[in-house]
This record gives sequence, C-alpha cells and structure tokens, in this order.
Amino acid sequence: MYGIPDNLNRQRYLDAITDFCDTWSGMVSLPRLLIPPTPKSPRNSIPTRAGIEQIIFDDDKDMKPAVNTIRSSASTPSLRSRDGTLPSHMMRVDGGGNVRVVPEIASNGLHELQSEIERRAECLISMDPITQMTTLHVPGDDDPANSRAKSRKVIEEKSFTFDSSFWSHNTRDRHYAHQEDVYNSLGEDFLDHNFEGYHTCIFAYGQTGSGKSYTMMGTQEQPGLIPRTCEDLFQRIEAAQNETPNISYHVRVSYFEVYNEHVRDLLVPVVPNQPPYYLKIRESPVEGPYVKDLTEVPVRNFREILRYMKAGDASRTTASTKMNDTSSRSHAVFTIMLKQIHHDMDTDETTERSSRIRLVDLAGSERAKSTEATGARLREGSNINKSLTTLGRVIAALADPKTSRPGKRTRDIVPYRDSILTWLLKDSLGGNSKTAMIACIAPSDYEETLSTLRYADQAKRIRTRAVVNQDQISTAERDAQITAMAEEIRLLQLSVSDSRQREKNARESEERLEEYQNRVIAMQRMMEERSLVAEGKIRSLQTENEALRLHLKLALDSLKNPIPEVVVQPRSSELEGLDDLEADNENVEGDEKDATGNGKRRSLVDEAYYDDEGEDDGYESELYEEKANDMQDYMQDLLKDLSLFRRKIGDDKDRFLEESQRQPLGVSVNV
Ligand SMILES: Nc1ncnc2c1ncn2[C@@H]1O[C@H](COP(=O)(O)OP(=O)(O)OP(=O)(O)O)[C@@H](O)[C@H]1O
Repeated sequence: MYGIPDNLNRQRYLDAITDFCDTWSGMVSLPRLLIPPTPKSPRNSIPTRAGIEQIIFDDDKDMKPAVNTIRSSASTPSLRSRDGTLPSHMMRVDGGGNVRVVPEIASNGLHELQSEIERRAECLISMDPITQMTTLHVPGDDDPANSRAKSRKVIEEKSFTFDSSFWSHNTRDRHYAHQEDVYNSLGEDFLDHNFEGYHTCIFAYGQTGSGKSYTMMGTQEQPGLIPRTCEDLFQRIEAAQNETPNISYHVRVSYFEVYNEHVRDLLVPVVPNQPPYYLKIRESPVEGPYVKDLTEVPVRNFREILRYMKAGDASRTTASTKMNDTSSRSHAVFTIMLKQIHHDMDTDETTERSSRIRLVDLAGSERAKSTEATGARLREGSNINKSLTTLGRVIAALADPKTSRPGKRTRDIVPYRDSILTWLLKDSLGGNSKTAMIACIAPSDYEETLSTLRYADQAKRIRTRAVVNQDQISTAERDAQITAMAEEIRLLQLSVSDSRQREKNARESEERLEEYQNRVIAMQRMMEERSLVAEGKIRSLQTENEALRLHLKLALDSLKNPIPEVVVQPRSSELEGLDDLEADNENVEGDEKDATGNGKRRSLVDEAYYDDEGEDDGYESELYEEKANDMQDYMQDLLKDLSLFRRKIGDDKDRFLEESQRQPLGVSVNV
C-alpha cells in the first residue's frame, strides 16, 4: 500500500492543527465594538436649500484629527467609523468657526411659482464654488415686488461665505446638485456620526415653496434625505451584521408634527370625523424635553421604515396656498433611534451605543401678502411665523458668544420654551447633538432671500456639545440593575396605590404613575436588549461552532484520505542521465535488481512511495483520531452549553412576560 511518509504525514497534521488554531484565535479576536477617540470638544453641524443649504458644525479650534491607531478589517462605513478608522478624506477638521454652511439654490425651473413667472422674476443669487461665497445681487427695476422693497429701504449687494453650497436651480446647469449629491455631502457623514454614537439633527429652513420638503422627503423618482438616510442605515446594518455577528442593532422610529402649536402623532391613523388628538410635552432631567405617549415603533428593515415614513407623511397637514400647491402647514420631525449592542464574549461585558437621528422639515416662513391667506390658512401662517421667529431668537441667543460662554447658565437666556418647536429641539439646537440646518432659498425675492441668508449666517456661530452616547456594563451589573429597578417599581407601585387610596395630591400621584410607567418601559427595553445580547452571543457561538466543525472535518479528512504525492516525471535529459547511471550500476553490481524487476530509476523517482510504510504510522493516526474525538466531545459540550443557555434566556423571557401580564404596562413611549 502506498502511504504518506511519516514526516509528510506529520507536516500535514501540523498544518491542519495550525490552520485550526489560526481560525480559532481569529475568532476569539473578532473586531470588537471599539470606542473611537472622542474629540475634546465634539463638532456639530448645521446646512441650506431651494436655494441654500447651510451646515453648522460645532467645532473646536484645538481639535486635532483623530489618530487612527485601531486596526479593523471592517469595510462598511459604519464599522470604519465605529473603530475610528475613517478614511482621511472623511475626517473633517473644520479650521474655523463651528458652523459649516452649505447653500443650495432650488430648482426654479421645475417649480417656479406662477406669480414669479408672471412678474418675470430674475435669479438674484450667484455662488462661487471656489470661495464658497454666496452673493445676493441687487434686483433690476422690472420686478414690481423687488422694486417695492427698493423704494422702502436701501438695497445693496450682500455676500456670505458658507462651507459649501448646492446649486439646484436649473437641471441644465453644469454644477446642478442632485438629491444624491446633497445626501453624499451631508447625510452620509451624519450617518457616520450616528454609528459613532452621536445624536444628530438635520433641519430644512426657508421661505414657503423654497424646496424644504423636496430636500428632506423628495419624490418617488428623486428621494430626499430622509428615505436615503433610512436606506443607507439598513444597508450598513446588514453589511455590519454579516461581518460581526455579535453586534445587535435595534432601530425605532417616531414621526410627529407641530401644527398650530400642538403636537400630533403622525404614526397614529387619523379617525375620520374625530377631532385630532394632541400630545403633551414633558421635560425629564436626564432626557430633556420629550413628547409624552408618542408612538415609537421598532423597525427591522428598509421596507418597514419606508412604510411608516410614507404613512406618517400622508397624514401630515398640508394645504394648497398661492405660493405652493402642497404647502406644509406644520413642522414635521422624523426621528430614528439607533441602538448598537456589542457583547464581548471574553469579558462578558456589554457595550451599548445609542444615537438619535432627527430629520426636520420645517413649515415655510410666509408673508400674508404673498400667500393672500385668509381664515384657517392665515392662522396657520401666523403660528408658523411665530415659531420660526422664536427659532430665530433661539439661534441668535445661541450664536451670541456671551450666552454660549462655557459654564454660563443658558436656560434662562435662550427662549426655548417660547414655542413648542424650539422647546422640543432644545437638545438639537444647543445641546448634545451634531446639527445641520439646510437653508432653502427661492432666489428671486430679495428680502426673503436676505432673511434666510442672515438666519443661516447666524446659525454658523452656534456651538453645541455633542458627546458619544455609550454605556459599558457587565452582565452582573445589568442583572443588578434589573433587580434594583424591579424593587423600585414595586415601591413606586405601593406608593402609587397608597396615594390613590387616599386620593390626595392627585397631580403628584399622576406624575409618579407616569414615572412608574416610564421605569417599567425602560425595564421592558432592558429585557428586550438582554435577549438581543443573547441572540448575538448565540450567533457568535454558532459561527464559531460552524468553523470548528469545518476545520475538524478537514483535519479528519486529511488524516483518513491522505492526498497522494504528485509524481514528478524526470525530463528526457535527466532520464538519459539515469540510463547512463543505470548502465554504470549494472556494470558495477551486475544483477542487483529488486523483486518487482525495477532498478535504481524507480528508487530515485518513487522513493517516497515505497519508503512510507513506517510502523509508527498506525499509532500516529490513532493518536490524531483520539485528539479529533476529544475535540468532537468538546464541541458536543459547547453545543449542550448553548442549548442550556438558550433555555435560560427563554425562561427569563417567559418569567418577565408573566410578570408584565400581571402588571399591565403602557404601550406608548416617550422620546
Ligand atoms: N431642487 C428641486 N428640484 C426639483 N423640484 C423642486 C426642487 N425644489 C423644490 N421643487 C419643487 O418645488 C415645489 C415646492 O417645493 P416644496 O414643497 O419642497 O417647498 P417647501 O419649502 O417645502 O414649501 P412649504 O414651506 O410651503 O411646505 C414642489 O413641487 C417641489 O417638488
């Protein structure tokens, strides 16, 4: 029988074992959820469109580019940003102020207002792509609207510099910025920040009909920032999940509008002939202002989120005005909550990163004269203007270096509470968020355009304080937290029922009840997250298990079915040499031939095959097989542990569900 010579056999076995060990060590050092180097003072950003897009970045002049010391095999942007390996072109180090301004001129060609066409309105804006300067020119005398303005005050050419700008005035223009360009320049970077653990907010501001909804939501053919963000988000999650199965992603979405200073849940279907249901706003010391009982739905893929986005969009309050056929009469806030949970199998520690993506389509500022609105439209218009004026005052206060000085209490100075919109956007405007304002410009109205540009210019000076929202917790700590929470809930429950009994201080007990409900919801989420972590663990164990099986199989196969050595036929010249050698041998040794009748040539060519029947071979094979069996036993044990672990998680879940059935919980959550 031909076999593998002992040394070859040993080498193959060693190779298989080394390969196996490499895979094993590769598995245990799977890329972790690494904490990016957090800048001393994180940047924030605000951009402008229908004309102008402006991006505000809270920046710190001292901020140095993050040093990429952490290596990663990750290729998706989300993972790149997660471990701090952003490619250099994506590392924005804004040299100067904290507001980056990206103006964009809207597509006048497609949506030119009838009134503008009638008065042969001219485009008063020009943009310089080199200097990023946006210039507002003095209008000619042909346009009656602008000449009226001219008669009232001195009109002169004004220039503003923003970080970058988008020209979407006419599709035929060489530098026309498409929806995709806007997303690539702004949305993509913001999503990177979200994966890094930062809250972000992008809002579109501008005169009515200037293209805010087009920029944020877009059309079926030309989707805007919101659908593009959702799509990119789930693409990144999918790619990341394939690369690192022990990270779980959890996405929730909410959508509300602020209409006439009331908050309406856009994910709750409108009941015909019923008055709209408005939600209350509350402020928590930790979370800041939030909408009480707002629907927040978990979403698993792009299709689901798109469905909610469309449903919410359809119930938004719009109306036809003289300035816009489908004018938004409310401010709409689309929020995505992203939670990334990574479980480290070595340390049994869980790292959680939460980020909030806020995408806001503001209602447009409007002049009653231009819209010729009356009745309900006029009231809507005045409420819109009121909240936008407050937004202007908030921006002015935040942009004022005296107000925003570190350590200064801005609460009493910045008029957040003067409108529902600014109260709800408090965190995004002056707190823990990277924020961008897209200032949309209808470029034919001198006064409106100037007002938007000034707004944008002021927003550039806002400095926010974005931080990475990350928590690291061990399983034991999490269990302790859950126990403590359960105890707290029990006490709250007692005190609530007690205070209910006595019916004293009704308001206080209601607040306690609310607090209790919030705690229960938080606990419920914690349990959900625990099962997510468990799923992640199971997924990693399964992946490891699969790889181990495969390698074991390969090792066993190579032992059982050794690959025969390839016989190298000597070239004819060598054969001739061998013939000579053989002839010499014959001369010297006469009839020295082996039993098979072959001479020295066979022993030179096939030596390896004939010399392989060493006595150790059977013993070695047995040894390897024994090791392989040990490994298989170990694998079986692992599988048993896995199913025990699964059962434990299942029991925990059942127990929790039973408990929660005994104590019915609220279904809505607050964001
Ligand atoms: N860049 C663009 N390219 C093509 N069409 C555009 C562009 N910008 C705006 N439009 C079109 O102009 C019209 C008005 O735009 P849109 O409704 O987005 O304005 P708005 O600023 O949201 O107005 P409002 O404040 O009244 O809601 C829409 O028909 C929209 O499709």
